[in-house]
Amino acid sequence: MDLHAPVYVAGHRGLAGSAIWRRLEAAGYQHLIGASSSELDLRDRAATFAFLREHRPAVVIDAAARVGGILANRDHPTEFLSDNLRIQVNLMDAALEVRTPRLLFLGSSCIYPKYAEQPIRESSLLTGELEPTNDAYAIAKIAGIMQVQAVRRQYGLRWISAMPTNLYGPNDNFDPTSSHVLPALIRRFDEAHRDGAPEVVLWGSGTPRREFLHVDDLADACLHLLEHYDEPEPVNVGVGEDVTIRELAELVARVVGYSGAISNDLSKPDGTPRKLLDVSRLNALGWKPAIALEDGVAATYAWYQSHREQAS
Ligand SMILES: NC(=O)C1=CN([C@@H]2O[C@H](COP(=O)(O)OP(=O)(O)OC[C@H]3O[C@@H](n4cnc5c(N)ncnc54)[C@H](OP(=O)(O)O)[C@@H]3O)[C@@H](O)[C@H]2O)C=CC1
Ligand SMILES: C[C@H]1O[C@H](OP(=O)(O)OP(=O)(O)OC[C@H]2O[C@@H](n3cnc4c(=O)[nH]c(N)nc43)[C@H](O)[C@@H]2O)[C@@H](O)[C@@H](O)C1=O
Repeated sequence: MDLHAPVYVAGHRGLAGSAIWRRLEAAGYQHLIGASSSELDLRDRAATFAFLREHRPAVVIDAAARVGGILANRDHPTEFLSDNLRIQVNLMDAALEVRTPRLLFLGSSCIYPKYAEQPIRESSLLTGELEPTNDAYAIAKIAGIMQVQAVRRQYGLRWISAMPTNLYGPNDNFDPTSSHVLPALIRRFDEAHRDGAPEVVLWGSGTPRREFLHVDDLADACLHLLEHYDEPEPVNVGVGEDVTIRELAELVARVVGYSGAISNDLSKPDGTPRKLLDVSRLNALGWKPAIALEDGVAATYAWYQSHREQAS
């Protein structure tokens, strides 16, 4: 890709978008374009078209979305469906109008059936029922994949989709109710450690298995895909290994230095029992992650400690 080409990173202040922005800067990209949601609400179709007409990006990376953990998804399906459909349709329709030649759409591993064969291959898409706690969000993401494929087929633009596994890292959402499990546990174990609390409570049974990818690895994979991939099928982005939520909690406790008890709140949902991605397609393109889970959690905890006020 041309280092002087205008590259628009939608959602550049979020967990994934900010890491992608850092990665592009490090690679020498000179013309990065970003706008916060208060500057440009991508649900506003006219404003989105005006922005794309003004900037005419050569590359669009769609890391803008309404995102949240299992409870936020379960309790706000209307917004997760409606906001995400509008954000991605407006952005892609506007990018089509200005004939943006290259676009990367970020989906999510939750697009696959709840009981998909593990590890989950890209070909599992639409082969079974979705996990009910995030079906609305998943349907929006599946529509995004279809829009990328439709534009490729009808207009010949080189647009692609990537399906990341659960992400973590700096600039994550550490809110106790709306966040994903890893930032939630970093915050909860840190508070328990500092308060001398005897117990930390996990949501659910602790038995579900999840795969975690550091967001700097995700950003590297996104650049790699933009440089090396041009097919309609989505590409899974993960590490190919998973842990139970209980094992994750023990890891976070170790990193934080907490030695109290860990218990379970069985009134909270477990969600999908397992969500391990088959990453052979990405590996075959010559990409592998570099950050081991324990190192990534330690680095994220260090970041959290120096950003407690703004992250809380
Ligand atoms: N986090 C995860 O574990 C995973 C994330 N993904 C996907 O990666 C992408 C990025 O997620 P992540 O970085 O975690 O999410 P964040 O919530 O950290 O960031 C989302 C970004 O989207 C922007 N945004 C939200 N609504 C609007 C809007 N109406 N108009 C303009 N911008 C908007 C926000 O802008 P602002 O900050 O200015 O308000 C923010 O920068 C999403 O597509 C998500 O589905 C996929 C798998 C796992
Ligand atoms: C990325 C992905 O993220 C979501 O799916 P999820 O993987 O189920 O997400 P989660 O990180 O919230 O939970 C993982 C597991 O962890 C358990 N858990 C324990 N204790 C806490 C806790 O304190 N907070 C949270 N959030 N979960 C906890 C929790 O009960 C569950 O068993 C969807 O938004 C989906 O749409 C999506 O794309």
